[in-house]
Amino acid sequence: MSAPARPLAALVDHLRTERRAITATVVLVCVSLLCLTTISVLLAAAVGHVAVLRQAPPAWLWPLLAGLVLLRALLTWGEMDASHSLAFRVLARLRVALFDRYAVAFPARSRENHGRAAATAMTDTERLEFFYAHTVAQLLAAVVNAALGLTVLVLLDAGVAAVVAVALTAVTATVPMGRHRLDRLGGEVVTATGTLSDHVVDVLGSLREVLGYGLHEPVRRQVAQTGARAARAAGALETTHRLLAGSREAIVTLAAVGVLVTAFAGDVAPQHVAALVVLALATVAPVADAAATWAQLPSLRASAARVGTELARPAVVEPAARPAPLPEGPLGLALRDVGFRYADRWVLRGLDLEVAPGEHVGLRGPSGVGKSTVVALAGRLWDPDLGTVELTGAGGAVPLTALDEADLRAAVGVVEQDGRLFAGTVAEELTAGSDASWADAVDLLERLDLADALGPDDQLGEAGVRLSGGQQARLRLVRALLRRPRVLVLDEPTADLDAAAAARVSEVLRALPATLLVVSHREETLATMDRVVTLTPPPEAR
Ligand SMILES: Nc1ncnc2c1ncn2[C@@H]1O[C@H](COP(=O)(O)OP(=O)(O)OP(=O)(O)O)[C@@H](O)[C@H]1O
Repeated sequence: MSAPARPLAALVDHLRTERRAITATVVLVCVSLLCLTTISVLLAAAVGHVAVLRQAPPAWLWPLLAGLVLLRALLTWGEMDASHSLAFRVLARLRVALFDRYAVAFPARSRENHGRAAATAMTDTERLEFFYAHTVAQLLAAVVNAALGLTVLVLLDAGVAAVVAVALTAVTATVPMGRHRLDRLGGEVVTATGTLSDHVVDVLGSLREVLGYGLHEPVRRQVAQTGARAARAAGALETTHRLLAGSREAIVTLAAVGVLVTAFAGDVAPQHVAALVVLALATVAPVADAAATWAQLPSLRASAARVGTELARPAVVEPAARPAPLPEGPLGLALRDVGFRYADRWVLRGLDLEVAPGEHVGLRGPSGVGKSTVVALAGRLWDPDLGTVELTGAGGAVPLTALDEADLRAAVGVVEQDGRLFAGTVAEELTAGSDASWADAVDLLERLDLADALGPDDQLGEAGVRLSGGQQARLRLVRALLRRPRVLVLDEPTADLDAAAAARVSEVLRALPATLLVVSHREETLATMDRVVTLTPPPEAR
């Protein structure tokens, strides 16, 4: 996975639908800034008139100023409204794009750390939302305002225009200053924050272990160290920004003094000097602000690169280009000459395993031999490196790789051993995304001895934490059964259950008309199968 060369521009592709809104905010901010500049200059001109000529300014000035102030208020309101709703949509679009990608790309064999992905989805997208909704408009408005301000100054007084041009050049020259340092520190902040997020997600996910094993101190030390690293990088970045901001303010102040001196030395009428100084300041100051914003770009680029890298994650399994139809009637499952490796280590090699339509097959084997891997392959959570996994039927066999994703998910149900429940109610858990109703669930819950313990509105807590391990296992099974899969693949469905609950699960499974492949270490569970296959390590791993 590599980041695109121009990460901020590359993300615009994902914001195609927001281009109009981005353009609208740019126009609003430009007109609003020009309005503010005009108001400031007119007021300064009025002050000059009163102070030097001791005369009231012309009467037409007041309605003009009142109109401009009203226009500016409306523009500011419109700009706030447009940019905030744009920010909200940009955030939503980037997060939806990321979660869409994670859904097909994250169940990776390498089991990466989720903290970094969470940091990208939450923190980086927030930074980018600000960039597209506020920063782009501010940068462009400063440029337009400076171009117009300088043009007016050239027409009014060449000497003053020259001073302002020098100031604009000096302010712009601060942009590349410290660029490498800012790039490096911006990258460090993003990496350190990501690592901190990794740790925090890990710790929050294993709080019981932290308590149970008395690990507070080492965990606290580790989180504090990572936090300190992130804070050090952020502090150094902030100091560099402040130094640069200080030098830009000095340039703006010198420009004001330069304009004052040039105006008095030239033939500018004294009543116009204040207006000239204000126009010069109004021309240079927004560019100085824009230069400060520009200096934030390295960390924004680092965020955009991370989001871009995540969005470019290859899908774990590629969708079929031209999906084949599912075979009619009962379906069987076949692994033919399958080989599979995690990184460099082959776990399965030359594996042939066939479950006939309607057959119930048990799969046993020593721990670590690859049974859960077979389950993942049967549900196409990933593809084998060698051989094929197929669904078989009366009309022939279709490889899983040739099937439409939705057809495959509807036909094959998989319950992994460490599968998770979602936070929410029991009814939501069982009926979300399926056409099953609560009434359908009740019968299964009764047969699995869960009906008394679980009501439809009971909250499960994060990952089902409010249920016992055995209740969670049975609820995962009910969730899969309610989708009425034609092939059901279960990994250790009775491992967390006592003998009575395991017997109830076996009863439900025995009555199931579907094709069944059940991984289990439990002899009572295997005994209810039509046939039991023993998985052995591949020759070179023995
Ligand atoms: N994501 C992974 N990355 C690297 N190696 C893995 C990964 N998942 C499993 N393995 C390795 O692959 C082998 C097979 O694992 P698998 O979980 O399929 O075994 P299993 O037969 O289901 O074991 P158990 O009966 O203990 O659940 C093991 O040696 C395991 O260490």
